Amino acid sequence: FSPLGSHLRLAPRHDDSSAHLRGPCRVTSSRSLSCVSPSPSSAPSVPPASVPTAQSLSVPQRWSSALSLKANLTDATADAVEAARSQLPQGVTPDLAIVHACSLYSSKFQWDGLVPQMRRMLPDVKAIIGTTTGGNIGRSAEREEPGEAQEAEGVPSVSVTLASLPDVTIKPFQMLASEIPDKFDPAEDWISYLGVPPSDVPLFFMYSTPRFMRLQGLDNVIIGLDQAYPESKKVGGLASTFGASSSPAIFAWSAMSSSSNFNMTALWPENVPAGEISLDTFAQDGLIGLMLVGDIDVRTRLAHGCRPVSDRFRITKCEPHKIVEIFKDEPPSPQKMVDLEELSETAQSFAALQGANAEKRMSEDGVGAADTVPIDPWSEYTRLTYELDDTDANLIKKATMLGVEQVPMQLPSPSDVSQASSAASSRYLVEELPKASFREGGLLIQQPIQEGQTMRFYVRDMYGAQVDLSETLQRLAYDLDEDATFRPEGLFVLKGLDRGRKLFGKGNYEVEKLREWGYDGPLMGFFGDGAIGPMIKGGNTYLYGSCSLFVEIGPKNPDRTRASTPMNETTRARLREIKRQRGGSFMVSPFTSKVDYSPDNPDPDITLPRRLVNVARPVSISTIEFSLPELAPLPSHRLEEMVWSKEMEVDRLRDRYPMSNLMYQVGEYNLRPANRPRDLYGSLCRQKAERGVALVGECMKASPNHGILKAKYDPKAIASTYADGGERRGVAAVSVHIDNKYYAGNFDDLGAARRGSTVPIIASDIFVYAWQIVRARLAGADAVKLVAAVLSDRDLQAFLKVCERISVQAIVSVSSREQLERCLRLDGCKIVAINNLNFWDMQPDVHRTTRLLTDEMRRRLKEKEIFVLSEGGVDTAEELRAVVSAGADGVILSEAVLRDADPRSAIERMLT
Ligand SMILES: O=C(O)c1ccccc1NCC(=O)[C@H](O)[C@H](O)COP(=O)(O)O
Repeated sequence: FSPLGSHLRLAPRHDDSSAHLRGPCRVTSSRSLSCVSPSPSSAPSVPPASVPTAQSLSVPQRWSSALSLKANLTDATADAVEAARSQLPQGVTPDLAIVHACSLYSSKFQWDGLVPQMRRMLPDVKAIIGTTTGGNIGRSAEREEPGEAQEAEGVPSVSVTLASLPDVTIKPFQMLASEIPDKFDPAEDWISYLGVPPSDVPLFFMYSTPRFMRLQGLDNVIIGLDQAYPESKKVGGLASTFGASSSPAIFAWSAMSSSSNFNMTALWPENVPAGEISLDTFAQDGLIGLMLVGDIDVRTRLAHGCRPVSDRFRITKCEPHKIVEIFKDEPPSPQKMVDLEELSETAQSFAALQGANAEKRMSEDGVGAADTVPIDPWSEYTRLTYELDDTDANLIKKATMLGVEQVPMQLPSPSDVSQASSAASSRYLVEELPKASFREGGLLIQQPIQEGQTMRFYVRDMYGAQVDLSETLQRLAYDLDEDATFRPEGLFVLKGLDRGRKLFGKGNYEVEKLREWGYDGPLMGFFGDGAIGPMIKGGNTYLYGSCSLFVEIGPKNPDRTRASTPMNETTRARLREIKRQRGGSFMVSPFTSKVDYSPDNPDPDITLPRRLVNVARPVSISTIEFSLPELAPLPSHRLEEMVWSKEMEVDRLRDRYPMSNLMYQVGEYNLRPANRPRDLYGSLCRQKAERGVALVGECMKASPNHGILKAKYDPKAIASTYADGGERRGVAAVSVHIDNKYYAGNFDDLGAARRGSTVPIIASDIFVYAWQIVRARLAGADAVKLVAAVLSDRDLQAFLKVCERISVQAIVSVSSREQLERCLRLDGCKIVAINNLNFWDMQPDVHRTTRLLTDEMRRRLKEKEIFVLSEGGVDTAEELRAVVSAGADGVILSEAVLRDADPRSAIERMLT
């Protein structure tokens, strides 16, 4: 039995029985509005939303929501309604009810009774709107106080949201794909169809069925409404189900008076009592929505799920569902956009235009011939799997995603062509390719294509999604805390079915992150087949697949009395502290570092991708995706900046000194007695045994925080001063910074330092290629310091093997608990350095060492005989004592010692 399996039946409205006799009508479908369709000039034909007065502004807008996991639909609905109602103050009656019911409930009887039950329990409510879902998001159904936020996945659940909306008029509507205006019809047709003038700036809140989308209805609505109501925001979601045993459906009911033009149409009129117009059972087709006019607004933001990993390719030869030949394409430059616009006046179609433009570019700019040699998609895919770093290569093998830009087929009119030339309006339909898609003679895909369209490959990964989520929620927290112009009273989370456990590997990930970022207000949402909303503020509306759309909702008027405080005070205080520490802002730029930062986690696990990022900001999706303008990537923090610069530097050098030559030379080098490797581990252990703590001196001409430290830089003299007095009084090793850009060093400094002392010399750099390790050894390094945050497990392990092979020891520098755990898993990691610097601003926090060295961690490190150093900000005797008593075996001395006129006395002072 499928409770949602019944087919949509279209029946005449009981108050306009002629309606069903008319054929599909684009402009004035009487099914969606009243029998009298207003003409554009006559709109508005509805009572305007009341203008808030001082008295009405003292009545807050209120949202309440509750999620029940009770095992049968009727009980769960009752539970959720009662809990949500009890959270509203006495005497406040809700105007609107929103129901999200998981499709896992299987009693048809109970589904049929859902809306009537709601109406009985909420006799004063003016409209009910709802959808079946594959899972729900909300706070557990507690009485009076909202409960714990949770994501109910794979279990039956109902979420009920109630809203009391003073100074807001609710205008429900319902649409069928066959009856609505077309997206290319004049805006007036849409205005006439809906009967609300754009000057009312209605907020559109919509639930669509996937079928309505497949029939192009949603596309029409989204584009049509954007044209007709450019100032209005449009948000919503696509109905879904858990599993495929039932069909997604929407349902609604409205008790607007029959004199109103905005009555909900009846899809099931035989159930509707006379005088009431209602859609009170389920429809698998169509779209239902509310136009909310008056004191109401939303702020939306989007967290994505997958990211492009390949260049763009123009499809040069294809069949309707088969890509035969592609060539590398370039995103249009501003100059080319002008070209496009000029051409558009005479072009017959966008596809022809694109082809012309591509040819034009090839001939005018001489875009590399090699780049424009047509290739087959399989060759490009194979090349990509070799070229991607390990992580992305694995991801693309696991799930190959292909996106095809939709612009050519959807925007055939000349005016749209110029719009299409802006990357912001370009849209990719991304689909997962089954293994058998690559066939002899082409790549089979589901979506129809035509020559001239652009495609690219994507991967879907947890890290990309985590980063995006983290950044999205930072912005949400920032606005909750700072933006006095819009203060929400509730939050909808509309997310793709493939998020949740499937994406993040554990349940409740997103609501937990929301909590960490301090959102404390009413929370509602569901796992849907897609979400509708703008991608950027003021931008076009789109439909998204595997994203989470966060829709904050509240009064437009900032003077309205507040009902809730959506951010708790503890978080607010914590955010203020973070902002203070970061010089007034806690925003990080939205690019590619793999960081799961939250105010609860001062030691975030940063893992950077090795490759230089040369693609656009990742934007998402498994079903439908829209690209952002191609922004030039900016590093998220100092470490990322360093890594990118290092990638470029080393890439050039590697060509000049090939690895094979270096490996040959290192064999010879190691044979010479003068070059015999000095044993860092032994030196550290000996000093720790004799003095209770081992010290490593830092040798650098400049540092990222302090600029030039030594105008006359002599690494030989510095190493000699540090080591003077031997292992007992001096340092156990010297760390030489060889990075040029940030530390003004070079490989030669290693040899100089080695000549100035007998202690082991550590090469400090951002090691991203094994090439650098071999080169450092040839310059005199006995050890290298590898930064765990920039290396994958696989790279780290490989680098340790390279070190072993050429007789170099390694220190692995870590800055989070997760990275310490990684070290414990590595084969051959004998020395770790806890780096106390935070990578955003390189400021030290020596407490990181104490935080990370828990009793348990100390025990496990000792068990594996791993020597622990603490690095960064250990400037005083007290700080030294603190990190040693936390469990550090040694310390890499800070720049303060290096700068001291007498570094030896500085060391003695620290040891007292
Ligand atoms: O060790 C690391 O993980 C690391 C990675 C990237 C940059 C610096 C790192 N460690 C700190 C150091 O190497 C120096 O101690 C530090 O940059 C000294 O500079 P400053 O604090 O500016 O004097």
